[in-house]
Amino acid sequence: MTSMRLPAPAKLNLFLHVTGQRDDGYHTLQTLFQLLDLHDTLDVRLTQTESITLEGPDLGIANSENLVVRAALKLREAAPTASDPRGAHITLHKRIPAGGGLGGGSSDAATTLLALNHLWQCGLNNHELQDLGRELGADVPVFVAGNSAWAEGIGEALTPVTLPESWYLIVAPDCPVSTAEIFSRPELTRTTPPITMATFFAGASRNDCQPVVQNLYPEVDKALKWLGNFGEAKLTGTGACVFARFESQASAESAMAQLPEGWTAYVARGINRSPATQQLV
Ligand SMILES: C[C@](O)(CO)[C@H](O)COP(=O)(O)OP(=O)(O)OC[C@H]1O[C@@H](n2ccc(N)nc2=O)[C@H](O)[C@@H]1O
Ligand SMILES: Nc1ncnc2c1ncn2[C@@H]1O[C@H](COP(=O)(O)OP(=O)(O)OP(=O)(O)O)[C@@H](O)[C@H]1O
Repeated sequence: MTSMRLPAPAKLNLFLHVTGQRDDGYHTLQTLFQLLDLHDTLDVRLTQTESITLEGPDLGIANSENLVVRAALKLREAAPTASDPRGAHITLHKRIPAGGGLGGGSSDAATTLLALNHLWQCGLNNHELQDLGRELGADVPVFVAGNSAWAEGIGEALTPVTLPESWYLIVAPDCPVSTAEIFSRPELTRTTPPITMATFFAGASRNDCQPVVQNLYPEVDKALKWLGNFGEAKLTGTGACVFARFESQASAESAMAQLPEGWTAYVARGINRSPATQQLV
């Protein structure tokens, strides 16, 4: 096989509690990752050169900083035994808004690792790929593992879960939020006591980043208030996207039909298994 097309799904953090901070500055957290059918798509083609090239929309960063290229280089460095030359041309079709808390960049990185491990015949197992992914970002391992999951540690200690496949309306305010900035704010609550999964399912949870982001970004505050008319509205990750759960596609779409002019929103279904890892079994 010399080429493949794979999806890179988005995620929601159904809740996010910051439970502490490690000596290296990273925060320990508890979260529930819900994978979504909203996805980017990657076309990955082998080339008989040493170069890794990327074609896609302008994200305001150099290609060398794109997580797709960084993931490809990291895999090539980690698996030196595979046959050479290991070049690739990757076309990224972006649909997930960048910097939105939907994990798009992390998922693109994970899909790149999965696709090139296969095409280059590196032979790394899923756990080894998750370890590589963690070095690219705290959110990469869940996409490599390919299951909706309960997460602890810095987001990498994963327990797969099966969640009801609900529908979500996601509003994407036009203000990318920097994860590093939110985690550096002094007013962030960092001492939420750990909860059990049963407590979460009983309804006791929140996103500790939400009050911080809501104060800094009036657009996020507005979106939360508007979505709150339809159900419980929450921030995903460190934002900027906010979401509410719906029982059916029709009810989510009917809420979206009332979206204020100029706003961007998506209707997406929660899924338990990643279509990327499923395609590779
Ligand atoms: C908030 C979440 O979106 C929840 O899913 C993730 O934990 C963020 O994961 P991510 O975007 O992959 O984040 P990274 O690229 O690893 O980290 C960006 C920056 O956020 C801060 N960061 C991130 C994750 C974490 N558990 N603690 C942190 O303090 C660190 O300053 C880090 O330098
Ligand atoms: N392939 C990519 N797609 C999107 N952003 C990328 C990509 N590669 C690098 N980035 C950079 O990473 C930043 C965060 O992107 P991403 O879309 O993963 O944010 P996010 O949805 O907030 O993620 P998370 O929930 O993991 O914090 C962007 O602002 C962008 O500069």
